[in-house]
Amino acid sequence: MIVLASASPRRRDLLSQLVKSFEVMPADIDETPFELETPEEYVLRMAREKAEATIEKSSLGVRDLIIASDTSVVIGDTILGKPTSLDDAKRMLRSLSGQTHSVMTSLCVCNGGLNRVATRNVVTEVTFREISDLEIQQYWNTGEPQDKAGAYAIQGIGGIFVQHISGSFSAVVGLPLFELSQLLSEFGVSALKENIHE
Ligand SMILES: Cc1cn([C@H]2C[C@H](O)[C@@H](COP(=O)(O)OP(=O)(O)OP(=O)(O)O)O2)c(=O)[nH]c1=O
Repeated sequence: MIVLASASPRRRDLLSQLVKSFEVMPADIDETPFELETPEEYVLRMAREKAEATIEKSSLGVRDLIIASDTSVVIGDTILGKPTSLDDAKRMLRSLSGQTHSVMTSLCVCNGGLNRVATRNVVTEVTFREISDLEIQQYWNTGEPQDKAGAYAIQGIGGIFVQHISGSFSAVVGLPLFELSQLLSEFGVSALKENIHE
């Protein structure tokens, strides 16, 4: 069985582009960064902990394949998770306005015995145009920023702020398709074979 250890509807949609049949089993973990952790260490730890929590909660075994991921927006040395309030979103979007930031999306693919674990961190550079405070308020009112890292969604209305992207669009949305297909093939799963029309 292939298991997606995620509550994200974006990740479910993206994974369904690669594999036909999988179960969704969200993991509930503490997402607080450690004090001296780099953003890369943080996103890789998050993906691994989501995979481990799901294995434990659902008693998955060596024959199961687990996929977990984490997306964080990084500006300078600051990790931006999901905004908890309008003020939080304002702080985030003001810091991204007119600047280039990194979106880090980590992947952890492993079996339920954790004797085979493969991880990847995919970094995408995103440049925003300048955004006014009025636009931030209006954007918040659309309801889109609330459950998104960095308080925006490139695949939604937030796309109007994105002047340039260098890297992986699917990684910014939540699951890097190129890198995930590479990891899956290491575990014997071929996205093309999975999708042969019968
Ligand atoms: C930057 C950006 C993030 N996001 C989303 C992807 C992730 O769902 C979310 C980041 O939060 P995550 O903590 O990575 O994921 P999640 O809590 O939604 O799901 P789970 O931990 O159960 O896997 O932000 C977009 O949809 N579009 C974007 O442009």
